[in-house]
Amino acid sequence: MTKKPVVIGVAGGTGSGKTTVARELYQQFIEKSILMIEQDAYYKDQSHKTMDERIKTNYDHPLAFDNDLLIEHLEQLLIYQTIEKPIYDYSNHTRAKESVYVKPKDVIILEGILILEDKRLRDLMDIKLFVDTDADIRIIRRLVRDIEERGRTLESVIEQYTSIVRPMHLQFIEPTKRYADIIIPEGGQNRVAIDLMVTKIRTILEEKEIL
Ligand SMILES: Nc1ncnc2c1ncn2[C@@H]1O[C@H](COP(=O)(O)OP(=O)(O)O)[C@@H](O)[C@H]1O
Ligand SMILES: O=c1ccn([C@@H]2O[C@H](COP(=O)(O)O)[C@@H](O)[C@H]2O)c(=O)[nH]1
Repeated sequence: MTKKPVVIGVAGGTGSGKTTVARELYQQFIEKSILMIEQDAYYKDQSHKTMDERIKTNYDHPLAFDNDLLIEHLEQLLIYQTIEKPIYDYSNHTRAKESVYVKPKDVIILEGILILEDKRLRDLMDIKLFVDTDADIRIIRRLVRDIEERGRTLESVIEQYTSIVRPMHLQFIEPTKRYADIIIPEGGQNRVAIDLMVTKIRTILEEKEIL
């Protein structure tokens, strides 16, 4: 049988805790064969746009992502080839000049708001998770994070959330919950769900070592 990496998708709205869940899983297997890909790294390059145009861009619409490149990279990783992953710069709303080489591994964790929206991506995943957290908690988390880590102001986060993030979530992200194999309420603090996933990934890795 030909060996093939396993792809685990971690979807969910902004601030739901999907990065926390993905990192938690990653940390548990850091000594083993696991890597993480963030869909955010595949936001389209916007270096040709002015800062004003970038600020007004809808980053919560499926067309904001370069899924063609993401799929190309996943397909390379699935045949154990190294990829050159883009790095996204949230403060400047565009792709950074630098990129990072990612070596193939047996388990790939793919994390992002709209990974379940694109059928081509869904078809590449073996396990699909959706981190489900109430909108009030998500906006509180996003406010704190975007101000502390992404160079935003209170006003800009509120304006972006009410005009774009919330309606896009309802239109494009929430409906993808139906594609999930497992729905994880409250994300990183859900020890039962994390432990179940760790057990599942361990089994997969053990099987891979036998193959
Ligand atoms: N269970 C939790 N309790 C408190 N804060 C959390 C929890 N999960 C995540 N956070 C914080 O909320 C913010 C958003 O979490 P993150 O995992 O990055 O969400 P997402 O990737 O879905 O946007 C981060 O600053 C993170 O540290
Ligand atoms: O230039 C950008 C790119 C993205 N965003 C926002 O980021 C979130 C997705 O990241 P999470 O870590 O899942 O929260 C998305 O809702 C975009 O609105 C941005 O503001 N600017």
